[in-house]
Formats: sequence, C-alpha cells, structure tokens
Amino acid sequence: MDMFVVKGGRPLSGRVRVSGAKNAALPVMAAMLAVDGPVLLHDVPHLVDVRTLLDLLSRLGLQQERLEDQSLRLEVTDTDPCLAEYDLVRKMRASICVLGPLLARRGRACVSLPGGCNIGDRPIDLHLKGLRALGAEIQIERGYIFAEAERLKGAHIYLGGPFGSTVTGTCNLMVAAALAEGTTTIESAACEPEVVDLGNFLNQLGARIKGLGTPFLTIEGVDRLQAAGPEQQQYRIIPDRIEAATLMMAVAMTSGKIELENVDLRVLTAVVEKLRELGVQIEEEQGVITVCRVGALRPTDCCTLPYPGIPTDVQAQLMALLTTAGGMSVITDKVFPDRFMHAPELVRMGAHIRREGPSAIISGVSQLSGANVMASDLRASAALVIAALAAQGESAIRRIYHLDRGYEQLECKLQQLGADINRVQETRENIPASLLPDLSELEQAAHDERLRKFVAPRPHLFGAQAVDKQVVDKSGR
Ligand SMILES: CC(=O)N[C@H]1[C@@H](OP(=O)(O)OP(=O)(O)OC[C@H]2O[C@@H](n3ccc(=O)[nH]c3=O)[C@H](O)[C@@H]2O)O[C@H](CO)[C@@H](O)[C@@H]1O
Ligand SMILES: C=C(OP(=O)(O)O)C(=O)O
Repeated sequence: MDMFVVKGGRPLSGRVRVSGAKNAALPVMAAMLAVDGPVLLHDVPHLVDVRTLLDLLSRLGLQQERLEDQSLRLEVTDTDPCLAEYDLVRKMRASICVLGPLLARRGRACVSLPGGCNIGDRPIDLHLKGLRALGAEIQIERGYIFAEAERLKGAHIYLGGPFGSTVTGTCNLMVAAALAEGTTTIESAACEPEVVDLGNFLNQLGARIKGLGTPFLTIEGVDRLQAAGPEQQQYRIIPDRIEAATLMMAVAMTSGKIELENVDLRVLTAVVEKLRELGVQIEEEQGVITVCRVGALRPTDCCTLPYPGIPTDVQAQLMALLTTAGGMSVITDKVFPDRFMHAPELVRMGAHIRREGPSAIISGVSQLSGANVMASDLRASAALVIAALAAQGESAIRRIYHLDRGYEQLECKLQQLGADINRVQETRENIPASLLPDLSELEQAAHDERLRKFVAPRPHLFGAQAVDKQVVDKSGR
C-alpha cells in the first residue's frame, strides 16, 4: 500500500491542468452499453475507478482501446452478458450505472448492490422505483439486483428522496428512458453538471432528452442510440469541478497563487462565492483561472446541497481549509449527514472540530502540525493532503488508495506547484523520523517534568520507582 509523505509550509505556485471529471466519465462509459457502434471519448482521466469500470464493462461485452493519452474508444461487441459481479461492483458507486443501460438494451440485468465511498447511507431505492415505473420487474436476492423487461415503457417518475434527488439514479433512468417506448417525464431530477454531461452525450447519439440541468426532464424514447456520423462519434468529458475546487482550497490554505487550466467556473459558482467570502481571489482571463489568497482566512457558515449548492464532494476539503480560519465556522452536510470521517484525522493535526449531528463546528487555530493520519474515503484523503500542505512539519497520510480512485496524479500536480509531497510505500522505514518518537526522545521526555507523566509506564526508561508508582496507582491504594 502507498502513502503520502508531505512536508508542509510551502505556498503553492505555478500552473496545472484540471483533468476530465470522474463522475461524468463513469456514467458516460457505462451508458456505452446501450449504444450501437463505436464512440471515442476524450479527457477520460487515468483513475482507479475508470480502470475498475473498464474491467466491468469488458466483462459485459464492451471492447476498449486507449488511443492517445486521455482518449478511450469503446464499442459493444457482445450483447449477451448481463451479470455485474460483486467483486468489481463493490469497489465503486458508479458501477450501479450499468443497470439502466443493460436493462434498456439487453432486457435483463443482474447487478450486485454497489459499494463506493463509506460516507453514510447510500440506498438505491429511487433507482429501483424509477425502473419499476418504466415497467421493469425487479427483485433483490443474495445481494444482487435481478431486473427484467421486454421493452421499457415511458412513465412519469418522481425522483425526490429525503435528501433531494439522486445523481446516479437520474443517470440510470435517463439512459433507460432514452430507449423506452413513449415519453418519460422525470420530476425532481438531479441537476448536477455530470448528469447534464451524460444527457448531452446521449442526445448526441440520437436521444431526445429535454430539460437538462433542471429538475424536470422530458425524454422521448428512441429505438437506438448510435452516432449519425464521424462528428457524433467523438465526445469530450467535462472538466472535473471537484478537482478544481480541491486545488483552489489547497492554494487558499497554503497562501499561494496558482493558475488552473480546463476549469468551467460556471458550474462552480457556490464554491467560488464561498472562497471569495473567506478571502480568496479567483479571476478568469482567457480561459485560465488565477487563484490566490489575500490576507488571513475568515471563518464562515456553510451547508452542502444538491447542485447548484456547495457540493458534498468538497465538504471535507472546505473543512480542512476552515481549520485555520480565524474564528468559529459551521459546516452542515445536507446530502450525506454522516460524512465526517475526516474530522478526527484533522484533529490529530491540531484542528479543533466538534461534531453536532449533521454539522461540524470548527474553531480555527493559527497553525496545524504534521501528524500520522489515515484517509477514510476519497475526499477525506484530499482534505488531509490540503491540511498537510499547510501544516508545520511532516505528515504521513496512509491509505491513499481512496484518493487514487478519483484524483489523477494529484501528487504530481502538487509537485508541479512546488509542494513537497511524495508517494512512498507504507512501511515503517518511510515514516518521517519526526513522526516516530524514538527512545532517546522519550528518555529526554523523562527529564521533563511536564511530559514525564505521559510516558511513565516504561520501566527501562524511567526506573523502578516510576513502575512501582504505576502498580500502586493501579491497585487503587
Ligand atoms: C459516482 C458519483 O457520481 N458519485 C456522486 C453521486 O453519488 P450518488 O449518486 O450515489 O449519490 P446520490 O445523489 O444518489 O445521493 C444523494 C442522497 O440521496 C440519497 N438517496 C440516493 C439514492 C436513492 O435511491 N435513495 C436515496 O435516499 C442518498 O442517501 C444521499 O443522501 O452523487 C453524490 C451527491 O452529489 C456525490 O457525493 C458522489 O460523488
Ligand atoms: C463519493 C464519491 O465517489 P463515489 O460516489 O464513487 O463513492 C466522490 O466522488 O466524492
């Protein structure tokens, strides 16, 4: 397993390009199961999630070819398979996006219940409700969804759940409805730019989806999805707004100045407004975004919401940033109210964070300090990286395989911006000495009255007297 070793305290500066969006690329790739003929996708990032989905899609009869660095040619060559096995599906949430295309194009699907980041409850009841409304027979047995339909039929679907709509659910239903007989209307559809990207992709291949980017979609079913000519055979994935926001927060936290290419600020309004409120300058000139922090960070209150609100996928990074804002901030996650696994890790670095239900109350400190920390999910990993870049001293961030699911070469991009961050194997030898207090340090501590009580139970360091005292205290005398 790999980990990052980060030496904090260097302001970021320079220019990098943001990659294509993971959460747009994955549903588009899955939708290819419903498409006849080849399509060349551009700006598909090199990510573990992309590789996992390609593995799954190849077992479902999709042939793939990486052409130039970021381009991927996909084409269905076998329409028989319909089984998406647990071993692959458990690794990522977006694998549930094969359900709609398989059902619509092949009439049957057997898909394991999906995995993904451990960020709270992630049911799929809305996906199933929508597919049932389109006429699918669905059962769940032994952890698998068994779905069947001769030809799906258009229907009216209300997709509102307790926390708003569903992103991957809307993706599944859009593909299913695109090939259904008749017209489907989806009320309370997700408006996220990644959903719009999938809709644009399907429309380019002959689908008739109207209302993209609004909560009310009208989808007129067609018989097939296929490129009408060479121009329609190519599609470019949108830039990753979450990666862009993460880099903006990294520069804000390290007081640097960077330039970002391949960013669409129009889909980042809520994030940009919030960062400006905190004291971050964000300007666009000729397609390049300049980000720099001016003065001390100000505290704020904020709430994650479905698009166009602040995305839950930047909540962890924003929390890292607010740990050093001067004053009290409150973050509430209205999409995943339990998505706070990063908070105790930030506390290891000296942050003051208290959890209150779906909120975290952050009391800003002047400086974080490097520590051993553990990534628990994709965006939590990014939050720890940001915090480590600004902390005093070195940090070791374990379990960065979570980060590799969704950030393309993040450490290389940060190195390009001047950060001292390295990927090393997770072994004891690779942990910075400053994070492994050695015996001589403890010996020194023994001479320091204030620290002595913390390390007293080591007989060979502190002598028999200290040990005796322990025994006496434990026995209650
Ligand atoms: C691969 C991908 O695109 N992942 C994103 C997608 O996940 P994903 O599509 O899994 O998230 P959803 O939009 O479905 O979930 C949003 C909320 O709806 C609830 N819900 C969802 C489905 C359902 O059937 N019933 C239900 O109650 C969930 O528990 C959650 O509280 O959107 C999330 C919310 O923007 C992001 O954090 C993820 O990065
Ligand atoms: C939560 C995320 O991914 P997934 O839905 O694949 O778990 C994410 O991209 O932040």
